[in-house]
Amino acid sequence: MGIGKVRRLGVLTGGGDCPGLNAVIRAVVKTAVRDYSLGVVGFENGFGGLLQNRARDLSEKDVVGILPRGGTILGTTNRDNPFHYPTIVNGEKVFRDVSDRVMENISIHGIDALIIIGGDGSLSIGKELFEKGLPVVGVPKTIDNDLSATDQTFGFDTALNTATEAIDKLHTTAESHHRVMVLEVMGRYAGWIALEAGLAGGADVILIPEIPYSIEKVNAKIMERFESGKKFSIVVAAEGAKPVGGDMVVQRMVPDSFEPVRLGGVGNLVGRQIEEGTGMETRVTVLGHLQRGGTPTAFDRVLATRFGVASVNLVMEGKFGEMVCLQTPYIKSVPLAEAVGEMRVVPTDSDLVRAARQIGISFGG
Ligand SMILES: Nc1ncnc2c1ncn2[C@@H]1O[C@H](COP(=O)(O)OP(=O)(O)O)[C@@H](O)[C@H]1O
Ligand SMILES: O=P(O)(O)OC[C@H]1O[C@](O)(COP(=O)(O)O)[C@@H](O)[C@@H]1O
Ligand SMILES: [Mg+2]
Repeated sequence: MGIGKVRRLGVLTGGGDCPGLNAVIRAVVKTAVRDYSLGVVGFENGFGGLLQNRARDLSEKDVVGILPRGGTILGTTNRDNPFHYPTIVNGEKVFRDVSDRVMENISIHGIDALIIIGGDGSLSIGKELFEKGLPVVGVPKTIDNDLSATDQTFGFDTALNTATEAIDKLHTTAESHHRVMVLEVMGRYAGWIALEAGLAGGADVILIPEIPYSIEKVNAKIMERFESGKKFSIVVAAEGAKPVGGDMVVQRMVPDSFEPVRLGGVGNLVGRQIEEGTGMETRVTVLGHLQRGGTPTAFDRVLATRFGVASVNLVMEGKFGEMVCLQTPYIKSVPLAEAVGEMRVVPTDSDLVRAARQIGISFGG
């Protein structure tokens, strides 16, 4: 292995899935095969496949028909960090660095470079593998849109459209029943989905992790609407929303995950408090993984395709340790270290937040 001539390319998808992963895989395979006559090997289930040697050759035939399909034909996982891998020693679970196994398996498959399609976690592993000597190129993905080194990640636009459609549907039933409808959407530390779907769907209250809320202010907004004759309200809450001085609501812990906390439940909490505080009948919908599935929007298909093509070009230019990114209108690249360094959260003084406030949307804070 080394930075010599590239003949065979490895590719894997890591972390939570999102619409557009298959579009990247398709673009990688097509570019590699058609433009550069490379062989492509796909590893199954993220780094798990690299450790357990679960791999298959990918030809153009294998990527036929996958452009509009959500998910990833390669499979993915939130576990299996080669630098922090759970093993049982004397009946006890200990975490070990098994990254040498990755290097061995890469060598067994005769792979000259690896394309990692993932979020901050998978790309952090990619950075460490690069520092260990593996020629790596990263492709950013996440519905949360929280990677700072790219203007946008694919998957976000699809999730945003799904959430917007959900708000549109909740609107009609809210209006008919004169109810408050609370929609909980994803977004662990960044409120992009809640904010943009809330704006697109005409929400009255938007709760995001970046702006801690006061339930009194939320209820005051709902009552103000009620008294002005608007007998229903729509509240959109990011799963990571938290009250002033309080914490996010944890739903469950996922063992062996680097970030074991899974959020969820803020919608029900806020829904109860609205019903108690305003006396208005309230219903809660948790959108959950619906917003991670399904066919990618045209925007996501195009961005994913551009990223896939650019990642193979980077490999062929020998620009390893880099991640492709969107710097509108161009596709460029940044070092992986920069790519995973900082999370892109909603600036509280951003134009989006200001616009929302100016049209009367409450953030509860
Ligand atoms: N900051 C980190 N540094 C190193 N590895 C990480 C980090 N965060 C997560 N991981 C590992 O990366 C893998 C994927 O992480 P996850 O957060 O599930 O997906 P994503 O790639 O979308 O961020 C998991 O094996 C996880 O243990
Ligand atoms: O699928 P899981 O394990 O329940 O994870 C849910 C989390 O994954 C996400 O959908 C996406 O996060 P990543 O892009 O970091 O994988 C979050 O919005 C959500 O909090
Ligand atoms: Mg992550």
